[in-house]
Amino acid sequence: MTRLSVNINKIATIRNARGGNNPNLVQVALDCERFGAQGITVHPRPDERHIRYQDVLDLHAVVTTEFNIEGNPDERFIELVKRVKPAQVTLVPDAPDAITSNAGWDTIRHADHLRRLIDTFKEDGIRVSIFVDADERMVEGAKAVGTDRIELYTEPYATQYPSDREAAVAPFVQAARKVQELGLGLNAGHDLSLENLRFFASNVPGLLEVSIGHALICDALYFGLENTIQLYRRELTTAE
Ligand SMILES: CC(=O)[C@@H](O)[C@H](O)COP(=O)(O)O
Ligand SMILES: NCC(=O)COP(=O)(O)O
Repeated sequence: MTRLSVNINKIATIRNARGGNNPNLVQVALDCERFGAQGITVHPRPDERHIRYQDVLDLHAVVTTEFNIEGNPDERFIELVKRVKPAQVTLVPDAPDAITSNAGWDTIRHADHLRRLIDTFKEDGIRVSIFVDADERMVEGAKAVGTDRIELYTEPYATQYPSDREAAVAPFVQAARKVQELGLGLNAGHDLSLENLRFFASNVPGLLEVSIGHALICDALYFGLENTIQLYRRELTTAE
């Protein structure tokens, strides 16, 4: 079964808009778990525009499902993750000024850098996933640098889904087969939604986890957080 990790970046965006503590990020994380989230994902960025470094420490103290910290592994991020020792770290090659994540790693070009990073997190018993495009060569490169899992960057799938969902999913199926052949674990995320999730999870073999934030929090405005999390879970269970 594919597990649902709820990304709560957008909750922090709303909180930061007024400088106070409404909504309370920690309480929302606990409620997401109570409503059926099987993991909590956060993506602290250097400008702390949504998740703050202190949030990661506060969440770590209370989250009981899988805690997944995503981000660009600069020094501050590495130090934070090694201090918190979450269940999973997902390394993402974001530029500091990027509006959102917009590409996976070039696992061949950055092989030495990735190998060193992965070793340092694994030394602390942290499972490592790296953000990768749906490209078999990049998956092979990911295997070579010693990662436990990869997270497929699904924005291109989400963009093409409305016009041609078969063509949209095809490279992801191919990449997932390569992941299975190489014995890696498979996660996916970015712009997955109630519209496109079930087709993705039905077609992509071996999908262990999806992390979903933007669309899920938007849906929660209409359906409420509890219903929304249940709706996403249902898409995943009916995809089996
Ligand atoms: C790694 C990834 O795919 C991102 O979706 C991310 O975690 C979202 O980041 P923002 O919420 O900052 O857009
Ligand atoms: N890893 C992807 C993630 O956590 C959420 O991405 P999005 O649903 O906010 O696009």
